[in-house]
Amino acid sequence: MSEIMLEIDDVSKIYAGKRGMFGRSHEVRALKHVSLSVRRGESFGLVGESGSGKTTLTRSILQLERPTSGRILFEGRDLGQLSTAEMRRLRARIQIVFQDPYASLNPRMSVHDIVTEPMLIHRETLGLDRRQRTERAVELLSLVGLGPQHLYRHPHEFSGGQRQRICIARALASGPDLLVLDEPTSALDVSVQAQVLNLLCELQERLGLTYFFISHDLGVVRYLCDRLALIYRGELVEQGDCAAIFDAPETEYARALIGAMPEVKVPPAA
Ligand SMILES: Nc1ncnc2c1ncn2[C@@H]1O[C@H](COP(=O)(O)OP(=O)(O)OP(=O)(O)O)[C@@H](O)[C@H]1O
Repeated sequence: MSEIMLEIDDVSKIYAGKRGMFGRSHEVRALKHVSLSVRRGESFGLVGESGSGKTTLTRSILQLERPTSGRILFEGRDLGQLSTAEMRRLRARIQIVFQDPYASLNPRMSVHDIVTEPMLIHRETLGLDRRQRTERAVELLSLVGLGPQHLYRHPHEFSGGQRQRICIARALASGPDLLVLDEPTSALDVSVQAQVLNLLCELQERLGLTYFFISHDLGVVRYLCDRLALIYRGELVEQGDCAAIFDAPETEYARALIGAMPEVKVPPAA
């Protein structure tokens, strides 16, 4: 379990400044020398408040953003050095689930088309024909707790929790090893959050997935993650085993965050 899957190596990101008052421009240092590594098969949590740089780091991992300096390595390969074709192949192995299942599903597409779309995008890697793609979509729906009767329905016919299940099925469609989970439960009701978290735990065990879990909610991270890093204003202030940080936080920031945590509601077993 110690093999490193994803490594963030001294990554900084500076956004060119906007012109503020008096016509002065200022740059935003969104990430400052961030280093962390995610091991194969683990859940790694990244926790920080709004504006701390979580989205910038996520976008950098997905290569939607180029770091100003530093490297991001997947299985030892520097993502910044890959050709477009290599990156396309690798993208099948790194998938993301977004925060808002309402905004991230195209209302005009059926569940079938939503879930098979990544199989089409990555058809050179996956090699599935039309019938196989449909069969795989049914399997994926079953994995996330939906039935074949849902296949030709549209997003508006589903609840928030069901929509997030569809998003998870879509993320699994290209057969990824690493799922980036960007606050996947924060737009859901508390009872539904618990169900989706339990589903994520089950899927990780069944499929041997690695999770990079972004959140501002320490309670959720404590439930799901093996290790965690705390980010504050673009800087990692503490990282390590979840249990150790919760038992004996080393920094003032970690102590304050843990102290401010509402009582953790542990979701019931599925
Ligand atoms: N495209 C951009 N141009 C300029 N500044 C940006 C840009 N994107 C983000 N920032 C700034 O970078 C900093 C980090 O933002 P980021 O969105 O990464 O934080 P976050 O932790 O994801 O916040 P949230 O939880 O609210 O999404 C903030 O100060 C933000 O205003």
